[in-house]
Amino acid sequence: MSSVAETSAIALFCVFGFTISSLVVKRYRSPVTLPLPPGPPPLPVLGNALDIKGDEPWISYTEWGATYGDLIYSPVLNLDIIVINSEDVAKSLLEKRSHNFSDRPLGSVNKLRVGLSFVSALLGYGDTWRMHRRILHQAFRPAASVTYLPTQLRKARELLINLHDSPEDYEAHLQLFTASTIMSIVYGYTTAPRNDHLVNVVERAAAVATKVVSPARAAVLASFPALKSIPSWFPGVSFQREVVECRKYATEMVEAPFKYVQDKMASGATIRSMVSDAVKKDGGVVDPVRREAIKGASATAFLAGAETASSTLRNFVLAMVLNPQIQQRAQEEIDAIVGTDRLPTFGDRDSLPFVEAIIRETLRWHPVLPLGLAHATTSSDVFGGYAIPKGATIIANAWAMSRNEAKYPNASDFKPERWLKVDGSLVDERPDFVFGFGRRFCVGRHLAEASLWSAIASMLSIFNFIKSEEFEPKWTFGATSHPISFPCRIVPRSPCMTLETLTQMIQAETVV
Ligand code: HEM
Repeated sequence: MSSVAETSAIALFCVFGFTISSLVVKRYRSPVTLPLPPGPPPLPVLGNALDIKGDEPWISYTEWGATYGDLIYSPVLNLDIIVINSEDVAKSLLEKRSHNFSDRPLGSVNKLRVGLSFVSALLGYGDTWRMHRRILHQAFRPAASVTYLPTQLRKARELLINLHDSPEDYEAHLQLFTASTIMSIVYGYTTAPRNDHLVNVVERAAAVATKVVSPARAAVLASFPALKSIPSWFPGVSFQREVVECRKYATEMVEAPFKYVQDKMASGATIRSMVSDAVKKDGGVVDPVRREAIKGASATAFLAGAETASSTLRNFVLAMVLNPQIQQRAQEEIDAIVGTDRLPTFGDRDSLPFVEAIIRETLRWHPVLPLGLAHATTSSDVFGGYAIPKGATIIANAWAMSRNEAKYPNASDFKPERWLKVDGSLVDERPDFVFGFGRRFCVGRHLAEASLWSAIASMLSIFNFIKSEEFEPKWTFGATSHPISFPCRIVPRSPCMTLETLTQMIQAETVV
């Protein structure tokens, strides 16, 4: 059942099950004297829940922007939701007033005890989050991120071998590339080429977790905590079952890889990882609170980093299939700088501006988190003459920002040249809005961009991505948005590039 259909089913149940008098939308009982930001007229009880288009709320919010502007009030059930449709307003609030706009609205999910209280990205704005953030910053700040470049390049080469071996499985290969890169960096763990036990554990947990904490669920559960007690057989409510499943997988996801690192360290192995670095920083003796924070932050790095990066790579493949002339221009750039006797390395990165522009455009073209991750206010506030309530859910609509025609003319077209000056060098601006805003800005951004570069530059140098039949591109609408499978052939650019030749070329590499 889609999340919106599910929301509606649950909401209808609520309408019949609760006393209407206790369910008046906050718009009508808000004690603030200033008006709330404009927005579509809400229904009593449901607010705008039924006005939101299908499973793509970002599209509705973007369309509403034409009528109501860059700051929209759109309550769902009894949640105050404020949608921000422009980068300028997002910066004014989430960055300049970050002391007030850095909380998360998902406290209700944690109260459900689904086992996700370890997730740094969901933690409220407080001391526990600060401790997680410090651990993550230490591991993924620019100076630390460069130490992972050899791992990222090695994983990109494994991706090439896998793509050559079974191109039809490219989606699985992209997923393995991002999952195994993160597992290696975070836990020093080397994944098996297929069916890796630890990758399966964390991927299964991630899949259930993203379902359980979907924004639709959060809105319904925050409004009607009594829903927690609805039996799992009630039509449309599979929630209880998923909660039990989520708790089990989440515990395994946090504990199993951490134990792997502990065992390795105890055996005297010297494999470097984010976790072993964090443990060693304390001289090996970690107090229990920090130990839980290290476990949580490392599991979060996987949850936040694997799916986002593989979804971005799927968008890249789609963009190449739809735009062969762009693919060819990038390959000509690589051939001119790198040649055809070796593969691109990070040393070539600054000399390949068009490849860099492709990465920026891939991130902008279809943001994989179209609504980012919601923030929340800790106190009431006022902006542009409008009241912003305390505890409001704040959504920075990355989709609307990516569709800003004034900044990105013909915004739905894939045009890497937007990021280039007339002389072919890169403009200073980047599509930073896809990584969020303020104090909650994506902590893995440098790592993510380097992973994308290693995979994209390597793939472009060896393969052509070819449309094998006509199709209408479509995207999924889950925790992340990525292209639904499409017909595509992946073939080596040169007939001489056999699997054996490619393997020899990779084995001969000395500099990464
Ligand atoms: C293309 C890849 C990625 C995209 C598009 C992306 C995007 C985002 C966005 C939109 C947020 C929410 C920011 C906000 O609340 O304003 C976020 C948060 C976060 N990201 Fe990323 N991300 C990516 C890759 C990664 C990677 C590789 C890692 C891990 C190393 C990572 C770790 C995190 C963490 C831990 C947070 C939570 C930060 C906090 O709540 O303080 N992300 N990311």
